[in-house]
Amino acid sequence: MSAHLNAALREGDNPELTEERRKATFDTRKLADEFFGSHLARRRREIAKAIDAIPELHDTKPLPFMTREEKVEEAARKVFTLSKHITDIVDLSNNRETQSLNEMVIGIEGMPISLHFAMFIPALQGQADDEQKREWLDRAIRMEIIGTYAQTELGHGTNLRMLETTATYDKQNKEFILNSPTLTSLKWWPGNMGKSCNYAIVVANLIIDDKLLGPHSFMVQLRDENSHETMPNIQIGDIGPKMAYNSSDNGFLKLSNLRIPRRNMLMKHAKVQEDGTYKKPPHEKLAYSAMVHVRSHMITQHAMLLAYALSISTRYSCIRRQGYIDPKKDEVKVIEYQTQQHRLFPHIARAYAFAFAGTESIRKFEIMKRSLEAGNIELIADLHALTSGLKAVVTYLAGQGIEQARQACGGHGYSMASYMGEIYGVGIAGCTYEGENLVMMQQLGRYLIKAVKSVKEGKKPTGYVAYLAHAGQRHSLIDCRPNEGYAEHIRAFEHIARRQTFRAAERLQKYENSGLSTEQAWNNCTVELNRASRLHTRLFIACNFYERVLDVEDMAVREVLEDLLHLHLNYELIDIASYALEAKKIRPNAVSLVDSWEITDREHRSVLGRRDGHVYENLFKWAKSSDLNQNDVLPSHKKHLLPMMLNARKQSKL
Ligand SMILES: CCCCCCCCCCCCCCCCCC(=O)SCCNC(=O)CCNC(=O)[C@H](O)C(C)(C)COP(=O)(O)OP(=O)(O)OC[C@H]1O[C@@H](n2cnc3c(N)ncnc32)[C@H](O)[C@@H]1OP(=O)(O)O
Ligand SMILES: Cc1cc2nc3c(=O)[nH]c(=O)nc-3n(C[C@H](O)[C@H](O)[C@H](O)COP(=O)(O)OP(=O)(O)OC[C@H]3O[C@@H](n4cnc5c(N)ncnc54)[C@H](O)[C@@H]3O)c2cc1C
Repeated sequence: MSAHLNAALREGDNPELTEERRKATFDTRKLADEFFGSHLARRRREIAKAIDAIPELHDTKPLPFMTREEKVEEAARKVFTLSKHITDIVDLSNNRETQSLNEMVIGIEGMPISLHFAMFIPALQGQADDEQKREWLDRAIRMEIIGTYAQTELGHGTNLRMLETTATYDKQNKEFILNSPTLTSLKWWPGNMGKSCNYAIVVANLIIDDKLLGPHSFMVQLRDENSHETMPNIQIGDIGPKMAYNSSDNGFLKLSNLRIPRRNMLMKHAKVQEDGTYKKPPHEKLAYSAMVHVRSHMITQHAMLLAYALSISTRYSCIRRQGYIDPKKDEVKVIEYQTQQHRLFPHIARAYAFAFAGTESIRKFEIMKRSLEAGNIELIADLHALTSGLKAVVTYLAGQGIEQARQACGGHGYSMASYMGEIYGVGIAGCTYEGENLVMMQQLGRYLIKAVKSVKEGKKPTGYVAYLAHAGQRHSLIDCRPNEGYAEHIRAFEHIARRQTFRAAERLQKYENSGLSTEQAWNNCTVELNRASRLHTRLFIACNFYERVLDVEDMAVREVLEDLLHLHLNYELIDIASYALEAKKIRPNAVSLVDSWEITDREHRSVLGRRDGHVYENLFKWAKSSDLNQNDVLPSHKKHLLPMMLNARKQSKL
């Protein structure tokens, strides 16, 4: 490719990176258009330019040098500043544009309105009736109020049926009385609930006439709208520092006989009439809609976190020279080592595969939402199964990829100058929030078992599980050569996933036949079932990648994506590092593949991943700006260690 086509080339960059960029076989802007979608890719460039021009939106100092209080304040300052500019920069109705702006300005460590946009507004959109939307949704969108989603408790996060917070209907006064009756019933974890929010959608077990009717959503005012002081009958606070996300004030909440009007229960689906008559929702799990919304968006978010980590480590691997391949020549860039390529390239392929899967899960969510608005509940189960599997597989594999990317940077990867620690901490949180991964795998497992049952009854399941009805391959996969073409790879993939799903189903049947209860039999099979769910999801990701590549029109971009697809399918199938052949093909494009993610330095917040490659001089600057370097001798040293040493010296002279 002629150099002028590579949009990442700039004067004054580290020549090591310029050399890499000159090797690109494709136009990085065109690949960015595929990765993000051309509209979002263009908007991200425009957003980055707009931010460059507004200094108040820039970091005041690197986030790792800030205390927790400073981080919380910095995020609040930026949210406030953004509120003055946001409508000039993004289309607020476009989630992905808004999310990109947040990531570039505020970063990934959390901010006071994360949950407001990620769950509070979606829960109102999905569960409030029209009158309630007029009352709260419009105010929420205008940011007159800030809300969160308060579901998890100190004692229960996964098992929602056992939530202990109660909402008891009082017919006389037409009110609900909300209570946290035990220590374990305290709401615990909700993002931004500790200090920032003044409203929350609280999930509580509904009780009418002593009858327990399961978890429902209630609008609760937490703080006074003028003074921001905590409302009566409420105790609220921050839960303390976490592994990451420390710009966010995750909170606790205790409710003591708090009375709220009947109309504060969100009543689009389930309803409680004045006389206490309860009307069931058309689908029992519609109350879980905000969770499905976040799960469907988490896939692109985690593809992006993986992309952050890999672009840092790939660029740095082309700057770092260490050791020899030919002792007569210079030290090589560490990217030249086969082990380094095997460590990084399969994850680069996954980042692309996950981004495409994430775009698909958002598209499916939008289709389900529209069909639900038209009164059709049929797509809910499919979407729940798909997003449960994707959420679990992608967060886990992204975490693994980020950790490999960190290790690929050696010692400097462990310094917060690389920012890898925060990216990892934020990435792995996704394994836990929105449903613990192994639990979500089981939700997909239920769906797969149902599909197997229908195949056994002679029916033909459609959609993502259609392959379960195909005839199995007779011969062993040892005979199946993966380089016979992608269709063959996909068939091999289907074969493995189908075999595992049937194996788990048969095992379950065996336990059930042996007289065990359904629950006990299920528990005995969950390891097998989760394996099936994992394979099914990885199959979906691979098929989606394959189909997506077939759609690419630009031949140079298509060719490099095919190289990645080839690597992905082989890596996933054989579950070992890539073949030398794929590694050799990817190597010349490695930097350009990560440049195509068009992550700005401001967004990266990483010294190691700088676009210009001037790593070492900036590492030194970074070290000099450490708070600990502001005094030659630390006050704490004078207080403790110096007297200790002086004392020891005195003792030895005696
Ligand atoms: C600026 C723009 C922003 C845009 C968004 C950006 C997003 C990016 C991320 C931003 C940062 C986010 C920060 C972090 C936020 C974290 C928030 C939380 O964690 S919040 C807290 C998150 N907390 C959690 O995630 C808790 C996890 N726990 C749960 O979700 C549930 O308890 C459960 C699913 C495990 C079981 O539920 P249980 O009621 O015991 O049900 P059973 O097992 O008995 O199954 C019975 C039947 O129901 C079916 N079904 C179930 N669910 C659904 C569904 N959703 N639907 C449909 N169906 C469903 C199931 O398949 C089965 O069907 P069948 O086989 O009978 O036909
Ligand atoms: C960063 C972060 C942000 C969060 N934000 C929010 C928020 O805004 N609002 C909110 O309401 N909550 C929030 N949460 C809470 C989060 O949703 C829960 O922590 C999560 O759903 C997991 O539930 P748990 O903590 O009860 O885990 P547990 O269920 O206690 O998990 C512990 C272990 O038990 C296993 N396990 C549990 N049940 C089963 C089962 N049935 N079968 C097999 N194994 C099982 C799990 O696999 C896991 O290994 C947040 C959490 C984090 C980390």
